[in-house]
Amino acid sequence: MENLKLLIPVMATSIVDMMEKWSVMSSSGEVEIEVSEWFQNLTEDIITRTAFGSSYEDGKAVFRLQAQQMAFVTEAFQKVSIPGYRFLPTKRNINSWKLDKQIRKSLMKLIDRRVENSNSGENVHEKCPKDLLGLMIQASNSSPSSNITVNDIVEECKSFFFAGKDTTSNLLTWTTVLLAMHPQWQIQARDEVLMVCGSRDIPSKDDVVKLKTLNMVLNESLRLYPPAIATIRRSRTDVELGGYNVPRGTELLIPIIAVHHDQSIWGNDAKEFNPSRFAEGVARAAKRPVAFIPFGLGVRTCIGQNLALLQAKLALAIMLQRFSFRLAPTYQHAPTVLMLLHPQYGAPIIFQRLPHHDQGQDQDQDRNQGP
Ligand code: HEM
Repeated sequence: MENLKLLIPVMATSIVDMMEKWSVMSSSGEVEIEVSEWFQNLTEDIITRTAFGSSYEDGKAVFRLQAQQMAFVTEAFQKVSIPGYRFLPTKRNINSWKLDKQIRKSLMKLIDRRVENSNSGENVHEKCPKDLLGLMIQASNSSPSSNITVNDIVEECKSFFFAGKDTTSNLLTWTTVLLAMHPQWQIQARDEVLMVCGSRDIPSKDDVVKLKTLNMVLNESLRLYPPAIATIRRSRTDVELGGYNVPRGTELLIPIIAVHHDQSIWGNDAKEFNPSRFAEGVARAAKRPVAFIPFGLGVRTCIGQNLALLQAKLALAIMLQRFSFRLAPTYQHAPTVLMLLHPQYGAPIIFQRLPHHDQGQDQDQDRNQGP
């Protein structure tokens, strides 16, 4: 977590860049923005910086290829699945195989270059946030018996992008939609941000932990609209579970979204947005302590959850400092599953610049320009 917090300035650069663009777009007062697309670009940028750090430009090129690969997967997901079809040399499959080869080759090249640099002692700065690639190269070099191969590193880089980009952007999208639908919570969250870090400062690592309302809002958003709606386990032995005999090798689907909406666990208001239920912490929010599982559970729980939450808190806090927002009249509430839970018709939101932020900017400009 400490290493993650060193990434705050890295993340803030991408977030502030996006906010500056929104400010220009809303120069006449307000602007309608389809946030889900913007958040996808934002999380892609942040995950690239986090994974590749000093190799950002090369990493970005690889992740662009992977985004194309993900588009193929999503397209295939929408079609009826015919067993064995993915092995046939169709045009789409050939393109997808070519892309996979290209991704692997570029990643191998990038890793080789970084290994050479680390061996020659380049890019070693005290207190510098370590990127995922650097950490994995370090781990693979740490002892002669280490069995992490370059192939493992390539696969980890790919799954980092696949697992971390759209999940986090969906969390940001749903939370923005919920805050737009519930202005009283938006005001409460903004008041807290302004009290903790003022109207202009980027929240520090100490500030982030003080944003209790935002934390409750994010939890409630993850409860109602968990980006990953289910996860799977396979039983390793015959087992009795809740009175049922489950034979070895059975695949069990854990329906995260159904557990999160279950009235017998969350009470009669299970379908409503009520962040206060998290006021006493996650374990006390429901009748059962493990009812809240947006990041899965047990040993295979999501490894990126702290990164995702830090990123989401930072982005929302900076957004609340600068804008108030409401749903656009064209918004249609239609959560739908396309691998992840996302808004079927997008999320158009109207953003209005806050005067206190503009005043701060004017004062800064006055100071910069001199008398
Ligand atoms: C809001 C954001 C996110 C959500 C809702 C989410 C959700 C999940 C869920 C439900 C699982 C399955 C856990 C299980 O079966 O118990 C998972 C696994 C995983 N997630 Fe995330 N995730 C998010 C962000 C991220 C990020 C940012 C990264 C990486 C940068 C990441 C990397 C992974 C990986 C590598 C796994 C597989 C872990 C394993 O199998 O050991 N996730 N995530």
